[in-house]
Amino acid sequence: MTHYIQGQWHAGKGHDVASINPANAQTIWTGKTATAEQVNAAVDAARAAQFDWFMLGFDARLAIVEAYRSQLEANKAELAETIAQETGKPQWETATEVGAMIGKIALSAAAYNKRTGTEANDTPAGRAVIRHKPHGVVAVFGPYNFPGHLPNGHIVPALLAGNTVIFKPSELTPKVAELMVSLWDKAGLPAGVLNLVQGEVDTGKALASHPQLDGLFFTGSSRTGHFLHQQYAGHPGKILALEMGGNNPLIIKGVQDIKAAVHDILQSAYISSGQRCTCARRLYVEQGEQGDALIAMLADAVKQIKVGPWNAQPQPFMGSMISETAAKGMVAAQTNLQNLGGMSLVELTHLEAGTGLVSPGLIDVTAIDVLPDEEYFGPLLQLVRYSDFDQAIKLANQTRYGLSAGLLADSREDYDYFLARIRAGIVNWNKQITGASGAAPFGGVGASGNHRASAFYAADYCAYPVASVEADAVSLPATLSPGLSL
Ligand SMILES: NC(=O)c1ccc[n+]([C@@H]2O[C@H](COP(=O)([O-])OP(=O)(O)OC[C@H]3O[C@@H](n4cnc5c(N)ncnc54)[C@H](O)[C@@H]3O)[C@@H](O)[C@H]2O)c1
Ligand SMILES: O=CCC[C@H](NC(=O)CCC(=O)O)C(=O)O
Repeated sequence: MTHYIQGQWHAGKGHDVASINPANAQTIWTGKTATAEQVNAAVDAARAAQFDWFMLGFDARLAIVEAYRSQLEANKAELAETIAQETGKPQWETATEVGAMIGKIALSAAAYNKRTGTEANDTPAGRAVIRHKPHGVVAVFGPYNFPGHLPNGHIVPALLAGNTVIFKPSELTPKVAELMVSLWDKAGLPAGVLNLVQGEVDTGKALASHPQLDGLFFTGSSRTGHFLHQQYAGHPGKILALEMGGNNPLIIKGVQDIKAAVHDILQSAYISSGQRCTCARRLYVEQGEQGDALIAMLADAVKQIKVGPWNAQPQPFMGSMISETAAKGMVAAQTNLQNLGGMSLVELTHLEAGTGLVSPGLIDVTAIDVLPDEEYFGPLLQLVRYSDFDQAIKLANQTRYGLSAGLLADSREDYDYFLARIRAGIVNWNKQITGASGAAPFGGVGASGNHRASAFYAADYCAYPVASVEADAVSLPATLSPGLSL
């Protein structure tokens, strides 16, 4: 089992790949990548299956998608454990990931009808009908940080809309992808409707550049997303949805309950070991005693965050990062900020060689004139002290990204002021900035996306509108246009 093409499992014909448990460096999955020939076969299978899948109709497609939901329910413990093992995220958290996958089915069905349903109105010109049709054959690219939930958030709405799919998961999470697709297989999905090709960048490139694709739905880094955007330039007929990273700000202003504020900061910056696109990367705290008190409590709380393997008991808040390479990357990011003038209040450290286990870090970067506008994808929060609210908002907006942003402040007026000026697709008030709702659109501006919001609005990029004017029979109009006689 590795690749799933035309309803059959195939071994890869490319090179060897392995998946490593980042908490203990043990190999948990091995396989061979899909070659370009196998990618072609997957696209051919999706093309051959597409029209029949569409013609089944929404209700029949929904019935199969609901059978997949039953499979998710029946196998949720195994799926949560596999995600934990492969990503390093603690089990309490991967259980919520599987919960989000299950919840996605009803949300996507509702979104299909609400965002892309059918509407008919009688007009003097005839019956005006709006319908939606699938694009055809689409590729779904997934990231490693939510290897189940995020590809699922493209696949489910794409299939409901009548598309067929070729799924290329992150090379770091092949085992989760295999399990997820096996649940679709058990749900009775017709052959060719969903295909899985595994591999690294080569496989990704072979799929993304395939001329037979009608669209590509991508969740991943801004770097890869920009590369795909360039690749799709000159192809206006193909739909490209890009969900990318962020360099997300969180501003604190005039909060009485600093303990509650500290809690929201921890949940914003350190959940999933900082490996969420919505995580707070930059924290803006007012100069002065109240700010000092909040920072002292925050530093203390950061030091107390429990870090450990995904299956440790009692459960840690932070598991391992995805890999030792990622852990070393975060240490390097911190060193870079220190060299630029940042002062660590809590030092991020690589806890165990060979693993992705790191302790969380908090660094005061107020002294750095121009902060690197990078998404440091891990548990390192950059603190900036500000003197007035306008300055804080201006600094918060100094990023090419625009995914999430938040304000913790007791004043509604402050929030209205912030909301009007901040540039981001997710803007929260007195709530953590992670954990976005699947019942709302999810996407960012700037380098965070290409204006194709996902989650509840994923339905929009899964179908195109068809406008018709219809009558049961041809009929002559009461009056003919000047110059016509019949
Ligand atoms: N906005 C969102 O919804 C969202 C959600 C989760 C993660 N992310 C972002 O994802 C990133 C972490 O995920 P990642 O490291 O897995 O992302 P990534 O860009 O490295 O990989 C994403 C996918 O693209 C494939 N890929 C990589 N290079 C490719 C190429 N040249 N051509 C075709 N395919 C290619 C990968 O194999 C993988 O399947 C972070 O930046 C995070 O912010 C964004
Ligand atoms: O890592 C990026 C996604 C993080 C996650 N967002 C969602 O789950 C969006 C909602 C959805 O797709 O259903 C978060 O905000 O924590």
